[in-house]
Amino acid sequence: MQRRGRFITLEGGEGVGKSTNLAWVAAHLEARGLEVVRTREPGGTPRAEAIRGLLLDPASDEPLDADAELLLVFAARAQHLARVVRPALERGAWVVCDRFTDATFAYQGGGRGIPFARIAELEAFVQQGVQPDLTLLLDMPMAAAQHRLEGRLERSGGQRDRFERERAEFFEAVRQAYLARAAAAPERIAVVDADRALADVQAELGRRLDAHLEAS
Ligand SMILES: Nc1ncnc2c1ncn2[C@@H]1O[C@H](COP(=O)(O)OP(=O)(O)OP(=O)(O)O)[C@@H](O)[C@H]1O
Ligand SMILES: Cc1cn([C@H]2C[C@H](O)[C@@H](COP(=O)(O)O)O2)c(=O)[nH]c1=O
Repeated sequence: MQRRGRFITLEGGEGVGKSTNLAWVAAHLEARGLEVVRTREPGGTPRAEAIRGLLLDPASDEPLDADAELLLVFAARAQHLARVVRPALERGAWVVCDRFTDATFAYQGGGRGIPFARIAELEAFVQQGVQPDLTLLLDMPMAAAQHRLEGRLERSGGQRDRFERERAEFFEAVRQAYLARAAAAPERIAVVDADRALADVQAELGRRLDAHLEAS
């Protein structure tokens, strides 16, 4: 019987380098002969990307209720799991995903204050046991990550999305919630110091991935 694929997620606050490193992680695995599916949340399918648009739209004429935000996140996730993640894992591919449910516990739980138990109920309902095999949590002080984000926005001429407009206390709560999850699940979540030169961050990511491959 073909061995099920692996589910790798990248997590962390805004601007820590997830997108930059996702491509590197995927290439590292492909170089070892693995089929890799690169994806992201919220999003990853056309309908889930449409939900992403609703979540990130900064329009302030109608504030988004925190419970509605939580349900939109899980609606996008249900679609993404059904259309992309489960089929890929079932055919033995490795899925590399920019954010997953740890982000929900960090943003909607830590940031918005929604009880973790309520998030866990939706997690069980929507995921039906699908969980990341390895999570690479890119961690760095919020102020330094904000500085990187500003640099990226200046270069791209882009605007801050609805989450990026949150207050400093929100981002600090998100970071602490991520770190608490990592402390509670050290066998799955590897905390990687992202406040270093890119080459150093990627050297550590490579070591973490190779250790996971050897253990697989
Ligand atoms: N180790 C690093 N050192 C310096 N700059 C970096 C490093 N990693 C990423 N960057 C830069 O920081 C900015 C943010 O990186 P990136 O967009 O990958 O972060 P992100 O975590 O995906 O952000 P977001 O949460 O907004 O999606 C980019 O301009 C990127 O080039
Ligand atoms: C999966 C997930 C994401 N979010 C938030 C976190 C980010 O601000 C945006 C996604 O944009 P990025 O380009 O990946 O930074 O969505 C969330 O609040 N809850 C979630 O579960």
